[in-house]
Amino acid sequence: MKKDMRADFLLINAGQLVTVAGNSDHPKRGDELSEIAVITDGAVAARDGVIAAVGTTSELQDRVELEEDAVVIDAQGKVVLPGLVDPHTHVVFAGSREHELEMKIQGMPYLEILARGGGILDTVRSTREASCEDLVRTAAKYLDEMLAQGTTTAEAKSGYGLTLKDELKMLEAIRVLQETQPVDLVPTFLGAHAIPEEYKDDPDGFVDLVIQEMLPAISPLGLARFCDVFCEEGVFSVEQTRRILLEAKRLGFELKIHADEMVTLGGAELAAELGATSADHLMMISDQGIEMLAASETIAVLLPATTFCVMGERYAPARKMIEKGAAVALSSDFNPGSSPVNSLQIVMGIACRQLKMTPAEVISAVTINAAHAIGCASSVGSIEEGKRADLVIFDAQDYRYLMYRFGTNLVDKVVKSGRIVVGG
Ligand SMILES: N=CN[C@@H](CCC(=O)O)C(=O)O
Ligand SMILES: [Zn+2]
Repeated sequence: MKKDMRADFLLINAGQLVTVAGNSDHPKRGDELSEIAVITDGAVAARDGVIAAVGTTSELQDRVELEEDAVVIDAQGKVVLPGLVDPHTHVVFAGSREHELEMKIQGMPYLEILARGGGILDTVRSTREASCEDLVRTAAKYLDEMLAQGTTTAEAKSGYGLTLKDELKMLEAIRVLQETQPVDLVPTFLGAHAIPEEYKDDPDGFVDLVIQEMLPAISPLGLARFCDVFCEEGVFSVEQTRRILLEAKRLGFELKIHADEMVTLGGAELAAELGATSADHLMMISDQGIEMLAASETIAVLLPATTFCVMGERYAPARKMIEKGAAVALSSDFNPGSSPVNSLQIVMGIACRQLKMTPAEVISAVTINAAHAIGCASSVGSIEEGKRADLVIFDAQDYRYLMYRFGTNLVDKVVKSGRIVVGG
């Protein structure tokens, strides 16, 4: 056979090449979540960081002519997945909150810690004191850990500044990180993450500040693609969230909502009503919220490591959502309080055990559906021609082993844009 393709990257002998192909235009729902398009003895060729061909090892060896300095990986029968996508993180922050552990163990609810001026507000105090360089340095370390565990694309939120100056500092840190480290970042403005202490007697005044000062100042700078609000009892009401997000939409932001996390407020319904890209958390989503999400394009991003870490009683009703047809994705929610977990492999293990999602559903939820949740499904989230050559090689022979061996980092190598960035 004539070699019809030149490549500068070739991976061969993947025991299971889990491509998750076929859903770049629309997210997976229902039974589609279980279809992960595995190629036995698979191979991937890439050129200039973009996937050029996907097939079996013998097919690609016949077709591909390698360039002189090409990277060749023999996967030796291991499992290969698309680079994992983490669609909800608060990776930029200062300080840490291990002192909340005893409070949580004694039963103090997350929202009470916040109402007493701790929780998010604790991190706001340390983040305000930090410089942009400090934030970049710490977040780069966390992103390194994430990359080493298979995450190649992540969303990153502001939300620990809560003044225009400090929110801009966080977004600028995300911009610098995007240019200086390998994990691709999608920035989100979360100015409405908590009512800051200086506005505790005037929460509507803070909502006005977000709408009248922060959004118009941030929008023209191109520092954030999404706008998000923590819609929660004692934080931002459904009405306040609607006001902020309508203005954000008018200014060109795409929308996200921290919805129905601790209390059933109707955040999921609002996300569907506003055409939000995602509604996240959803531990306490109502039946109507599930129906509305299922009938919408909004992705339901579930964060089971958060439920685990806040010692919540109820996990998001993932099975019901999948049965009703909602498009489900998974994320770490990495942050200093409710989820100091930045390993998607740990999230995957919890999702099987607590959300009762099957290994195949979990893989769809951390790849293509996660990519849809941050508007990146045309370039990442599956191993398909034309997409970025982001791959993870796991030290496993069967994809189910990843979730079975919960708690161990099974990454053998990570490939980012056709170059080995971990395990070279
Ligand atoms: N719930 C609101 N925001 C974050 C937690 C942030 C924090 O506790 O610092 C979340 O998504 O879980
Ligand atoms: Zn969050």
